[in-house]
Amino acid sequence: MAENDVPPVAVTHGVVHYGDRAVLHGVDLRVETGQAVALLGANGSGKSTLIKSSLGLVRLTGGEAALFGTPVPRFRAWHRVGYVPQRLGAGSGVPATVREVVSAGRLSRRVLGLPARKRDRLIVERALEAVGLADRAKDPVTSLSGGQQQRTLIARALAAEPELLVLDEPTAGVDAASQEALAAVLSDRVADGATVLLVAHELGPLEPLIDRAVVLSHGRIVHDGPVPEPAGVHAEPGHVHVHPHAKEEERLWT
Ligand SMILES: Nc1ncnc2c1ncn2[C@@H]1O[C@H](COP(=O)(O)OP(=O)(O)OP(=O)(O)O)[C@@H](O)[C@H]1O
Repeated sequence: MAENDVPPVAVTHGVVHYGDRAVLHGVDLRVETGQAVALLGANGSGKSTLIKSSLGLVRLTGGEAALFGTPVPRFRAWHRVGYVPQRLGAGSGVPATVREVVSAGRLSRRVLGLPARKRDRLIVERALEAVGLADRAKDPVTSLSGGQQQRTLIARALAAEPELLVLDEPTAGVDAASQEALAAVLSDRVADGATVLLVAHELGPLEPLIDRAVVLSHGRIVHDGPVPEPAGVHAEPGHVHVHPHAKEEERLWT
């Protein structure tokens, strides 16, 4: 299908400056339909900046970004995209319950003016269960820990069933059982044809789902291929990609 030739995410020669400081130095990232891509790298290597700039949340100072083939400044089909930031913005003291926040993810899918249908409610319940928050559905989000708030946002994005899911550190501060549940639900979404781009420090239970790893170091891509081993085995047979920054990359995993 021609549609499949259009990459959901394409950043071409992406450059980002914060003030005078360049934090992305001409990065190329193209994510194809149905791929599950992990963006890895040390703190401050530019992972969040790259995904934010791919969505137009951070302005590129060089290069361009397109979503589903449309340059981001002209992109309007936001219902096709689900984005989960690292944390709820500080001071977002909205007294909404967990279920209300997750239900908001269904809004773009609902027929305007009609009450939530049974299917919407079911999808919301499934999303809450997938992140292990079904028993907290009635609680205000503000009463949750940072990790639980993050999981609320993940459930909201899942409930919207977008074609492209972009998640910034979805497993940070999340217990092992919830990481497994998240991996299962993301696998389901990929099996349904969705595309996943996520930032992670450690993949853990997400690893089987990931079919491509992109490693950033100091604002540059230093690896693009299979998931690298956590430490120092880059030269072993089976490690497909060898690059000139192997030492640097090893440090990312310590
Ligand atoms: N709004 C901002 N203003 C100024 N500098 C910023 C801003 N956001 C990020 N930076 C800096 O840009 C660099 C890249 O940050 P970024 O958050 O993209 O890295 P990261 O790889 O996602 O890090 P982490 O793993 O800690 O989330 C860092 O040095 C960071 O301090």
